Amino acid sequence: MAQHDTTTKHRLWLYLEKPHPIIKHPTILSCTSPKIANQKCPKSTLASMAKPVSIEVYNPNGKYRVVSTKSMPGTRWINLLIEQDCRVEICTQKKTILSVEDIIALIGDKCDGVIGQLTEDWGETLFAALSRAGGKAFSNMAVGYNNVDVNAANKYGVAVGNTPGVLTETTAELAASLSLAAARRIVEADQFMRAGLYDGWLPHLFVGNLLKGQTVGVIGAGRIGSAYARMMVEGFKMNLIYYDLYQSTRLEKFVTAYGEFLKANGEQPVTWKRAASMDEVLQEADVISLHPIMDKTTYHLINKNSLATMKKEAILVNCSRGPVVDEVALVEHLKQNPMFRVGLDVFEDEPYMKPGLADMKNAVVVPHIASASKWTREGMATLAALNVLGKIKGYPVWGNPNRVEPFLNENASPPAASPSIVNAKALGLPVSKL
Ligand SMILES: NC(=O)C1=CN([C@@H]2O[C@H](COP(=O)(O)OP(=O)(O)OC[C@H]3O[C@@H](n4cnc5c(N)ncnc54)[C@H](O)[C@@H]3O)[C@@H](O)[C@H]2O)C=CC1
Ligand SMILES: O=C(O)C(=O)CO
Repeated sequence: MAQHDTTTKHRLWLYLEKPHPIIKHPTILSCTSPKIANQKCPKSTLASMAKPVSIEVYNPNGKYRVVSTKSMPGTRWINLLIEQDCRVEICTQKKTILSVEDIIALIGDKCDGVIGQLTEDWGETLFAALSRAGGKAFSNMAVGYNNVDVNAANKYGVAVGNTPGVLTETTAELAASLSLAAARRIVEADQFMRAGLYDGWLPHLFVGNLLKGQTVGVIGAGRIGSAYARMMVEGFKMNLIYYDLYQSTRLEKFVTAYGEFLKANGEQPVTWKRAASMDEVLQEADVISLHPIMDKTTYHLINKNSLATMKKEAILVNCSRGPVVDEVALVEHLKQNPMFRVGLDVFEDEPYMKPGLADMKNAVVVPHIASASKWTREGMATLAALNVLGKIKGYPVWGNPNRVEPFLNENASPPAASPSIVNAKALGLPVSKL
């Protein structure tokens, strides 16, 4: 390993001589500072940029500079970018959540596209910085993009990508896991065992809720909400009630067909109902799972009043976004109703929990891991990279963001298109005919 110019803080380049074991293209550089010269930004920003941001570089001679604000699972996404003449820079800073200033430093004075994370604040400041650096594309490595000001991106002509579809089943499976964990008090029972408190089988020990024959309620029956509904209906023979702004015909057909199948086999058929209001779901369902997008119509959708509408022994699951639930009201409700249980993957002030939540035995809490399966996370990285690449290369936008499988086939080249650009219409981008 050769080290150069170590006297200058802003130019500490460490060349790795050995090829990376998994990346096809061998050249990796590590450095602790991006180029920040000639950048026009506020003084306060420059001051906070004084700290170098560490990065890892692949294919340093690539024509297009693509920055990823985090290391992402898998290597396919890096290879796909390198094969299309991109220099890939990955931020290796230890800090979990990068600030706007950190990202401005990463963008530097020449950047064609950025792959970012849902924890980052992609607003006017960052899109202005990206545009100044010649950037045309940003992609969240997430399907939800409530951290992105799409209007600001439109203003600077920057395409905004997201990663639908590849995480649908994985996220629905976690919602189903939380439903079961809450219904059968799995975390409480686990803690009891580990504390050495188990001294024999008892009729009353950790009695929970049977799901079979009960009603599952889904708020937001889009991709993930529908997949979750199918799992709960088919897996546990629950009846379905859902609320969405749109009718979910495919889901209704599925439950109807499954109900007929059960009936033909002499079993009690399952049923479905599309509720006219969210309150109808809250009143009737035994397990309620939240899967809407996060916007101003869904902020505090679950609040003191809506909680009061729910059954005293209901289960509430949230794998959408934290602010969909008024967490202070939820903590109070959990205190007042010990038989009411929740399973939470997301939190209002993520990464923090509201005071009191961590003490509630009737809450199961996990750290925003709903999409965390290996296949999904690698696929999300691939879709995010291809969103950015497609815009850089002038490819059209894929016609159906619900059908992204062709981009995920590791044994074939992906289509020449951006899989999912949320502001394609606003920017007037062409749509693929493939
Ligand atoms: N916890 C996690 O790790 C993950 C969280 N998510 C969250 O889940 C959300 C949904 O993802 P998808 O199912 O792929 O999106 P989607 O767009 O397919 O589904 C969202 C559904 O919410 C409905 N909706 C919108 N406003 C509503 C309202 N006011 N009331 C009721 N329904 C409403 C829409 O009509 C749509 O059917 C994402 O936007 C993201 O925030 C997604 C993946 C992983
Ligand atoms: O994709 C999203 O929206 C997430 O929350 C993480 O997968």
